[in-house]
Amino acid sequence: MPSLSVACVQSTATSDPQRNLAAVTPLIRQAAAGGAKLICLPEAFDYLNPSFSALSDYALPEVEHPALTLLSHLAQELSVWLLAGSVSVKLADGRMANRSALIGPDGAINARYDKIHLFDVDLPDGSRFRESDFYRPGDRAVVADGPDGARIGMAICYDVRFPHLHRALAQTGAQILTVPAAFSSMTGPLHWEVLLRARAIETGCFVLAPAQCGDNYPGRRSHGQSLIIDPWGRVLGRLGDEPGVLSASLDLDQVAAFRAAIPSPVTNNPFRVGA
Ligand SMILES: O=C(O)CNC(=O)[C@H](CS)NC(=O)CCC(=O)C(=O)O
Repeated sequence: MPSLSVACVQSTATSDPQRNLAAVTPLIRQAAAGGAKLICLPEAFDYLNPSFSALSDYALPEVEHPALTLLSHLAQELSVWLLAGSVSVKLADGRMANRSALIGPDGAINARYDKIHLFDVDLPDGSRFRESDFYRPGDRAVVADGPDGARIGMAICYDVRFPHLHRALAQTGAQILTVPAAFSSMTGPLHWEVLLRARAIETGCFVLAPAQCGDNYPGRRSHGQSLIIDPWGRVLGRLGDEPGVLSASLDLDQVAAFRAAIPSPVTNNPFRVGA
């Protein structure tokens, strides 16, 4: 199988969506000019705001969403697949979903995934997140068809802490896991890379992890360090703390080769837990 060229865009979302979209557009163009066929953006790349009412006012249904409309046009113009890492979508019941959308070169949303595990935590540095105050959690894991027949398992940010989700994606046929993120700068240094490499190794998948970086709003900083990882857990590339593009070439045959060598991703021995 020929290799698949992919890229991750790293950026800083603020509460100014026009500015955020203007910042990612040249990075998407740069990735496409470099030959990437699948270009992945971070979680909430278009908008971050600590105010529920501001976010709720910004969120729109999929068909009217400015960020999805822009990416749909860019996907067609550049003839690439784009992963809108996530955007806030207004649902029919008035609530919101933190939704990842995979857009094909025809501009259509080929797959959508609503974040299942919402970030409700109290961190030791005093920061408190209650993502479930904002969003309705998803209840469905998604493996989508991507470029060159690649099978893509979709996750978002805090989902990375739930190994069974990724195992289910791998056992449903995923070869690539996408984990767009706005990882916190408190948890990032210890957890981000370790969790992502573990998910790659234990599933035998490639992992694409486009991340937010920098200062989003006063009191919130994102960890950056976008990563592309192979099934052996090898880091194929990484970014630092600044916006940019990370590209890599994936040999998808490595997925089956890894699982043939080390079958743990597809081994399910029944057991009971006892004293
Ligand atoms: O709020 C939005 O609009 C978009 N959502 C996010 O940025 C979410 C919830 S605050 N961030 C994470 O899940 C970080 C997880 C993390 O940092 C960890 O697991 O340690």
